Amino acid sequence: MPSEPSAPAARPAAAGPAPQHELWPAPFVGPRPVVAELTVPGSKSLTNRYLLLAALADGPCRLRSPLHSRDSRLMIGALRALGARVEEVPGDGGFGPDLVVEPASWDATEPVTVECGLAGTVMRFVPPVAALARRPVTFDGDPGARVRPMGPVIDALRGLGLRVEDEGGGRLPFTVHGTGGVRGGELEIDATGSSQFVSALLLAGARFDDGLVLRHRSADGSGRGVPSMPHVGMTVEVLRGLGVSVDDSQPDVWRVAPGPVRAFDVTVEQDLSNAGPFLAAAVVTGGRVAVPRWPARTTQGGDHWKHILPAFGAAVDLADGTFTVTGPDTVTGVDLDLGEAGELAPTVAAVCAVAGTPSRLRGIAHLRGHETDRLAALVAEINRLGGDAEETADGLVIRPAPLHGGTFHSYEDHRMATAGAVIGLVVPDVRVENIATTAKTLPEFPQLWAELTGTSRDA
Ligand SMILES: O=C(O)C1=C[C@@H](OP(=O)(O)O)[C@@H](O)[C@H](O)C1
Ligand SMILES: C=C(OP(=O)(O)O)C(=O)O
Repeated sequence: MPSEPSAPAARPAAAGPAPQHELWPAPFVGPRPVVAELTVPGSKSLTNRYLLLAALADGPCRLRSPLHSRDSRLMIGALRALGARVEEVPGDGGFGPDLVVEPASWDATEPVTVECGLAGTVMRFVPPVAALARRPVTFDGDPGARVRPMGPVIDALRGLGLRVEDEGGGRLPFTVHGTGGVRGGELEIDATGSSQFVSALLLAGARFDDGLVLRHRSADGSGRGVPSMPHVGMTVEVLRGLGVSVDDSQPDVWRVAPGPVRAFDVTVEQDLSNAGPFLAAAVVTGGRVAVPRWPARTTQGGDHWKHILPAFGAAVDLADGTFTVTGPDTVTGVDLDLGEAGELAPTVAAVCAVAGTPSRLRGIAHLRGHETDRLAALVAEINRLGGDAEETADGLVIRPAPLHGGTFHSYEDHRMATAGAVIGLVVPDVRVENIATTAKTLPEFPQLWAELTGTSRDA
């Protein structure tokens, strides 16, 4: 497995475009419809949950067809730092080897540092697990990670009785001083900023002596809920599948019973969120894209494509396990609340930018704390190409405007880069800055996109 490359400089969108990297000429297909069939690598969210739980399990575990990307490598690095063994073994998935994990031994006492890169799943999910260790564990990451919200995790660890040295003032870097066990019990957090705060605590909760009763309450009294709730549902379902008892019958309250995490052998579903840009290619070009092995039932937020893409006028069909999207003659704008599936918003916004009527995207204020401030970044980059996009308090308004070529900055954000690629299909001479940033969750993106657009010979 390649070693983790040195962290690139990342800046929030508010600070202006990211520094110049290589410019990738986005394949332009113009009026030619894209027609393709493809699958994509494993789900980031499932891979990193299963990796983390394997380190807590009561025996060796195997992940079949896992994701291999920067975020999964960072998770593996974190778990190795905590004492787990993670090995690659040959598998029959098309996108790399399987992973075998020997659970961590928690006895070592020397201090370690966990490199989080820009991975929310690493910086949020690993600290409550580090609390079970007997050593100081320091967490740090890319410059762009140091501005992502972390406060609810740090406060929760303190609420659980841990000493946390908070060098970053409520963000990265910080150091968790584990003493070999966590009592657990009742906790209240404000998870309006990210569902990952809830998932982080639930994932470790069964290993706390008394388990965990976790409550969400918005600190400003607004009653705002947890965004991206399907990701909490995924956490609950994965835990239950491994024998952990989780009661989520009361809204905004989760009760995790103490107990073992059963060792497992799982096949990871493909990443339905990362299928998004390919499906969007069918929509914006009036083509047809089919994705075989689409799960009949899934907890992935990317399953929302079934409801989102028809809003643009596309036809969707799930038959015999293949999800097929057929684009419309004319793309219409949408009015959508994406609060349940915020990570799909950059791709959705890219389609809105080339739609024939105005769009409004709502429920996604928390995107300001993603890899970059995605609302600011999308507005800046769509408008740089001649578009008419505007931020609202909780989303975006995007009106039709004739787009022209130019540079689409990616702000170290994989989903900004793929949004630029979608626009570039139908707008000539779009150059996406730093397409390599797609390696966060989909290193194969440039190759798969070249195959999709029939440009692979030139790629
Ligand atoms: O738990 C997870 O795997 C994720 C939860 C979501 O985070 P937010 O709740 O911060 O949107 C999602 O956007 C992110 O890509 C992955
Ligand atoms: C928000 C995202 O990532 P992270 O897991 O780093 O929060 C994302 O992938 O869209």
